[in-house]
Amino acid sequence: MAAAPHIAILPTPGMGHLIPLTHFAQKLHHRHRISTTFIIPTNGPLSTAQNTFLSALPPAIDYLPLPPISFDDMPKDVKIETLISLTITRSLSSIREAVKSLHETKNLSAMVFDLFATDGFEIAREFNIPCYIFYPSNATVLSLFLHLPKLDETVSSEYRDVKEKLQIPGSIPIYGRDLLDPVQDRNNDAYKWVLHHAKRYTLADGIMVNSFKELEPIAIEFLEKEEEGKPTVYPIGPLIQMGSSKDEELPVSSSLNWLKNQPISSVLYVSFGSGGTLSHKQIIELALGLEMSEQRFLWVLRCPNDQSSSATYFKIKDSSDPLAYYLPEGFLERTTGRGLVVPLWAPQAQILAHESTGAFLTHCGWNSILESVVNGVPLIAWPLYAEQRTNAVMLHEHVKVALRPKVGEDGLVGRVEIANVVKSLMEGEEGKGIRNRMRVLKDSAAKVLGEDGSSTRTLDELANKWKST
Ligand SMILES: O=c1ccn([C@@H]2O[C@H](COP(=O)(O)OP(=O)(O)O[C@H]3O[C@H](CO)[C@@H](O)[C@H](O)[C@H]3O)[C@@H](O)[C@H]2O)c(=O)[nH]1
Repeated sequence: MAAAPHIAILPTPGMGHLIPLTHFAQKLHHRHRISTTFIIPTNGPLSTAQNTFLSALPPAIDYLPLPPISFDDMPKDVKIETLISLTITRSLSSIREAVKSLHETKNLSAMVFDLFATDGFEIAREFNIPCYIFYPSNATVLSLFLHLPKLDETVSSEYRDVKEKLQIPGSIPIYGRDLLDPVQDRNNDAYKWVLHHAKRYTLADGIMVNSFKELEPIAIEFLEKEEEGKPTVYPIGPLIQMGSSKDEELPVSSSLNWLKNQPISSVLYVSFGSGGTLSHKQIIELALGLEMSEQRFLWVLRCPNDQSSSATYFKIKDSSDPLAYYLPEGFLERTTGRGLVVPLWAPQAQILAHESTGAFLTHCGWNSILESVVNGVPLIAWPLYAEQRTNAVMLHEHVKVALRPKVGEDGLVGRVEIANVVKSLMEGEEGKGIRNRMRVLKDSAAKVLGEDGSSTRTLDELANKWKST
């Protein structure tokens, strides 16, 4: 009997990329008995969140942390896309060793690469293993990404200085200033890295994208059209976090305990993903805005980071308790019973699935958006970095499932604006329309994930290809 197929996945260390890749691996195993080894490049020991998450995976999904590489030579203001890309290039020899030994023992049917891990392609090619990219963001941003080499040739200024909206095939019309963060400064290394990867996307045998047609009809239609030089795109979303048997053991379940005593759809969940942080002034405005809104809230709070909102993306190990230091005086006492602030991390997938959760104030990370869509939870869009501004424009102006608070002249979202937007979503007419549109999307998501749904069929097609190699 032929051995069960095995694939290798090369993620980059941040949770926002690791989490959807593990859902992908779980689904492949669940439906097709395809097993997986994650080869994980690192820049230090795995964080508690990474360890907890990875050790909860079933035995068919193995993981192999590689020897850490160093970033000691990096300047303080280095951008995350540069670090992610360097994690791969600096680990190439250990990646090669791992692939070689896995291929000898398991005969790899395919290798799946993180969106910024294309420098590993040559290793897969050396062993004749097909290369796929897992694109953890959406089809609109993937279209922008695929178009970047052309944009780079045709636009000479910074994209943010172009007066008109850019018309990019497959994308919504978009101002340059709303494109992803690393393309905002063409002289920065992060831009060079993103362009480098975008050019290499044509080398892949296929790209899986975590989205579905009903959410992004124009982008998916464009990506599915066959065109020379465009790899086959497989829309397999929404792939989202599934609860694990170990979830209950997590020390953060206090938030779920609190949630179960709140009225149905009454709580605004506030979280900025696995690494997003706010400035201290912004934390104060947000706290006072939540208080003024008089709504219930559950807020995952991190220490302020006034340098860069992406700086904690790699590590969320911060051990100090932010509550005591950074909230306005008396805030916790005044909001007792109506609000709960939890430090650092909360079981988001379960919170969004909980009947007491009525809305989500989010940084617009794509996993967070999909988790909201699957549960029909309406949004307040508060983008911070990466491609989150593009996502916010799409959700607010096109899909119309999010409100978006305005940033004031001082660069802060003020307390009154926050209170108004929160009230409007939780209680107002505008909120009702948004809630209804989210419900429609929730139903579409359930359909594409059903036995005969488009995402299920696309995943089957891919798996059957790998089973036959
Ligand atoms: O307290 C927390 C915070 C986060 N999460 C989970 O962590 C993931 C966070 O993912 P996401 O919402 O996508 O945010 P980031 O971690 O910021 O993701 C990075 O990767 C995404 C996918 O490419 C991009 O869309 C984002 O912009 C980029 O910052 C989600 O599954 C959350 O459920 C928790 O479980 N608990």
